[in-house]
Amino acid sequence: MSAPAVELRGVSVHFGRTVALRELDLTVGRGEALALLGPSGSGKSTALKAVAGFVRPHTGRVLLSGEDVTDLPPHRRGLGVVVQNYALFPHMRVADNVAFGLRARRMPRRQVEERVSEVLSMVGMADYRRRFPRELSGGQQQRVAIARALAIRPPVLLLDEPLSALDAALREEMLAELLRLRGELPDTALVYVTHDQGEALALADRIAVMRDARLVEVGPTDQLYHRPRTEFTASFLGAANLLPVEVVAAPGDGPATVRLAGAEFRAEPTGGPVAAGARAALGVRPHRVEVRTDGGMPARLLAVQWRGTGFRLDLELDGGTPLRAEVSSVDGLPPVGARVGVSIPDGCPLVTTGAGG
Ligand SMILES: Nc1ncnc2c1ncn2[C@@H]1O[C@H](COP(=O)(O)OP(=O)(O)OP(=O)(O)O)[C@@H](O)[C@H]1O
Repeated sequence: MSAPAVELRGVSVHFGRTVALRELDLTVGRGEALALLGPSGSGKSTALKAVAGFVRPHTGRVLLSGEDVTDLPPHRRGLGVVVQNYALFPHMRVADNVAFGLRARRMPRRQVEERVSEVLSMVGMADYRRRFPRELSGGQQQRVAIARALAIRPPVLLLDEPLSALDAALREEMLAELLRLRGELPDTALVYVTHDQGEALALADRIAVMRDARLVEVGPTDQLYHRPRTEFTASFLGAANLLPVEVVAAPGDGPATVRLAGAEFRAEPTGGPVAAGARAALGVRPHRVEVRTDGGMPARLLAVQWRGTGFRLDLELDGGTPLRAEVSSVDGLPPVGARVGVSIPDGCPLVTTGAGG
């Protein structure tokens, strides 16, 4: 088996007294797209910078295709890097921006021309070669930045919040472009830093969830979404309700039975084994909560918000547990303040409580 494209082994990064990254172990396979997802300040950019060589790890090693590059400067690592504010050279035309890394590598002129045309076409910017960055929109500048990063045909492309400076419509468009680009570059590994779960879900094969300078959880995208192990992942990825439940029966491998507000459900212990009698958190996505006029668990409807594609309902179960639901229609539901019935499906993940990890 070939070595992973990227490997971080116990990488810690300190800035003075701030620990920005704590003993991160992470691998990215060849051609794989990994999203680093987490709230602001969780250490995502620092992890990416450690791969790029922009920060030096306090401890640990960084390997690219099996080679230890911890002591190499960024330009010797052969990576493509795109950051949120484009960072194009303002005094250079588009074609020269894209050619920069190729010329630095002393590639023959004719080949540089061909490569520049190839990558500019790839990002739909072939007609803009003669423009200066200031003559381009934000989205166009970001396309050029991606073309520049791809020009050297890097085995790994590092993207740090590449869409965050763009407006919502353009973000959607660029996300679709990035997906298409992935199809054209099946061998290029992608490390994608974002705090936007939608981008991570759309682009990544695997997601690494970060919090407070630590890796909370890493796994295939659909697994992290459907079977999160920790409360933090469940709430950050998909905004799950975290309902305090009591474990009634836990037969080992299979589903557990849990109790909440007098009702019992089957739940999947994704966070590890649970014992009967223990308290745990059930992760329930708002769109899986059913709300009706009667039957189910008794609750009170506290608020209704229209969200365009549907409605968000704030509820409170008897006993005081808050619960959020998303429904497509409120036809037939009583007014705010009234009592309703709530159903929660079997099979929701039973996650570990606490800081997560
Ligand atoms: N150059 C620096 N000097 C001092 N502290 C830094 C520096 N860069 C980052 N930090 C600190 O390290 C921690 C992690 O920062 P990092 O930029 O990796 O977070 P992030 O998850 O990428 O956040 P964001 O989404 O806001 O960019 C933060 O507490 C930040 O303040």
